[in-house]
Amino acid sequence: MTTTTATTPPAPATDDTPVLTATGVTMRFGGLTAVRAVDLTVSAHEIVGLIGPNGAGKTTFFNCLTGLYIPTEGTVTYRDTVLPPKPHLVTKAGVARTFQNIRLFANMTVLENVLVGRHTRTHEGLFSALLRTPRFHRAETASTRRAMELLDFTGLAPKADHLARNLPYGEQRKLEIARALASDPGLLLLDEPTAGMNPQETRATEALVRAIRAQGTAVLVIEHDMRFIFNLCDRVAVLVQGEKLVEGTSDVVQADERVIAAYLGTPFEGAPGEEELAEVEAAEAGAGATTGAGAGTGTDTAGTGTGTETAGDPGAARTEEDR
Ligand SMILES: Nc1ncnc2c1ncn2[C@@H]1O[C@H](COP(=O)(O)OP(=O)(O)OP(=O)(O)O)[C@@H](O)[C@H]1O
Repeated sequence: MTTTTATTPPAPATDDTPVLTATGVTMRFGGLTAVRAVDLTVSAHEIVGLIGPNGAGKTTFFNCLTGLYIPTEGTVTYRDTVLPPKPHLVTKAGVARTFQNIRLFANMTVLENVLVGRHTRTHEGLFSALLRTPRFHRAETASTRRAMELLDFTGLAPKADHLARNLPYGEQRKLEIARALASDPGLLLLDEPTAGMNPQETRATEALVRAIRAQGTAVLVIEHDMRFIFNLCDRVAVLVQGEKLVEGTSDVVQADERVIAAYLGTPFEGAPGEEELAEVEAAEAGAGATTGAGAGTGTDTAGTGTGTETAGDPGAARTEEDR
C-alpha cells in the first residue's frame, strides 16, 4: 500500500498531452453570463489552479466540465472525447470531483463512503448482487481492497469504521478526495479543498495533491488560499466576471498587474509559505504531532463540533442525505 508523506514527491516527467480541453465554454443563466468563452486545457501530470474573486464563475465552470450544467456554448473533451452532459457518465469517463460544500453520506462509515465512489468501476448487476454470486463476492472483495488502499493513501485507514459525520472537518474533506479517487480518475477537480482548514491541514492537503499527481492523476483546483495555489500549481488561470483574465505560471500570475488589481491586492512579500511553515512547525513542536498528507490532525477547524458543517458557508452545509 502507498502512504503519502510530508516529503514532496519528485515532479513527474513533463507530459504535454492534454487530458482536459475546454473550448469556448459559456454559461448563461437568463440574462446573467456567469462564464464567457473560457478556454482551458489541463495536461496529464499537471496541477492547474483556477482562481478569481467570489462570483467569478469558477464553480459554474466546474459544473460545466462535470456535466452538472450543459454549457450554453462551447465544448469539453476528456482525452479527445466530448464529455456527456451527465455527471455519472463524466465520472465514468475519468473525471472526478469534490464539492465546495462537503457532500458525504453522513450516516455511512468512512469505508462505505469510498465504496460508493467505486460504483462507476464495478459492473455487477442487481441480479448478481441479490444472488450473492461468487463473481459478485470477488468484485466486492476487490472494491474493498481498493477502497482500503485509498484510505491508507489519504491517512484515513484507522478510521475506516467510523461514521463520516464523526470525522473532524479536515478529515471529511480528505474523505471526499478519497471517494473521488475511488473512481480511478485521470483528472480530479477539487473545489476549495482547504476551505476551513488550519495551516497544518492545508499543508497536508498540498502534499496529498502532489502525491495524487505523482500517481498519474492530473488536478484542476479552485482555491481562495493563494499561498496554497502558488506553491502547488504548475499553471494558474484567473477568472474575473466569467472571463479568463490571465493564465500562466505562478510567478507570471502573481506579478500581473491586472490580477493584482482585480483580485490579489498587495503582492506577497517574501517567499510564499514561509509564514505558514513557521506557524505549522511551532504547532507541531508544541503538540509533538506527526505530519504528512496521510496524518489526520483530528482538529475540528470548523469549530462546529458536528463535523458535518462547512466553515465558510454554514448555510450551505449539507450531506448527501440532507438533500
Ligand atoms: N444556478 C444558477 N442560477 C443562476 N445564477 C447562478 C447559478 N449558479 C451560479 N450563478 C451565478 O453565477 C455567478 C458565478 O457564480 P459561481 O458560484 O460560479 O462563482 P465562483 O467564482 O465559484 O464564486 P465563489 O468563489 O464565491 O464560490 C454568480 O453571479 C452566481 O450568482
